[in-house]
Amino acid sequence: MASHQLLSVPHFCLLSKVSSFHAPLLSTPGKLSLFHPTTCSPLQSSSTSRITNLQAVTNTRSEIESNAPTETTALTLRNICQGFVPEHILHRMEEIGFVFPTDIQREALPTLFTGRDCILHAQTGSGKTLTYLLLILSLINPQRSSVQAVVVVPTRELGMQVTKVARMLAAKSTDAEVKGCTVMALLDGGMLRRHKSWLKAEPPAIVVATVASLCHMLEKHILRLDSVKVLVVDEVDFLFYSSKQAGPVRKLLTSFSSCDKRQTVFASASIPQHKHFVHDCMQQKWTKRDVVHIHVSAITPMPLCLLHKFVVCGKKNKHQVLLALLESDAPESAIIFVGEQVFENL
Ligand SMILES: Nc1ncnc2c1ncn2[C@@H]1O[C@H](COP(=O)(O)OP(=O)(O)OP(=O)(O)O)[C@@H](O)[C@H]1O
Repeated sequence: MASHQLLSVPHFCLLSKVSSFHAPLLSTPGKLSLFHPTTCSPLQSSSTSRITNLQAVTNTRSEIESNAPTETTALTLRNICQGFVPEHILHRMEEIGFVFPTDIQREALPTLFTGRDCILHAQTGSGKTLTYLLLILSLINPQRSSVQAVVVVPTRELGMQVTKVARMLAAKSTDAEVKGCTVMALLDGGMLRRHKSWLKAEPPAIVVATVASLCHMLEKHILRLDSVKVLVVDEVDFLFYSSKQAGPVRKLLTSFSSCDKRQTVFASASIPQHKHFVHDCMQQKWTKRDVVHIHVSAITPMPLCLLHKFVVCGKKNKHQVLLALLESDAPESAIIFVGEQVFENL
């Protein structure tokens, strides 16, 4: 069904990460993050949140219109992160404009700072990336010359976005005493030879990697997991459903499970059969037994100001239909999600 649908995104959507199962378009679904067109802040909606582990179940409900301060959300990101994340990073975070936590940040960060493994399950654009980056930055020792955190992503594009945010937050402080931490983008299609030398000469504190490139470095023993304190698997649903990537990711998780003092974090907008997934993670020892599933779900999954349309068409004429749609909607800008990174002349 999805392969015959076209989605038009005429007004409010800007692309954040092209990687998951949310917007059915052309042959492969894509993913949208929603931003207000002028403020560029993510569009939020009311949400329910649930934090679950198999030992204890806690239900909380938050009804928050946006992440602007209200009586219930006066808590700032600084309040949550103080004592865990270094001051210069908190300062940078605020300079960038990350002042008030989103729902997932408010729910997940206190648990993450206790060292527990977590499954971050919240809609796209909800702020999962910043959540796990703040955890990573709370654990990194910039004085140590070793890889201390690895973020696994399914696509190069997502890897570039995560790297960009990590570098913005982790950059060298203006205070000469405070060393920044380095972030390597180890992504498919990158310059592996250069990365090999870099990894050998001066290992970066954080590596953001696609599965194939990471496995290559691990197999060649250029990168080792022993020094890694936290492993994040972003878009875990996508990785586990990808025939090429699922096997290597499982292998990676199994190797990481033998590392001492590890913390593992999964992030995704959708985790089908999440109870089964949590159970599997514990069974396979990919996570510790007290892993927490933190689910923040939007009551209104899509802001009302967005208009979704779809057109059913055959495989052969999808390009013509797409062109006709673009002509009829005449959007100022548009994003087209495609299945493969092969450029064709429309
Ligand atoms: N606390 C915050 N305050 C303001 N903006 C935020 C905050 N947290 C995240 N953002 C912004 O919201 C946008 C979406 O955040 P992010 O990419 O982290 O979402 P995500 O949940 O990781 O999405 P995805 O499911 O696509 O991975 C980004 O532009 C990010 O800079």
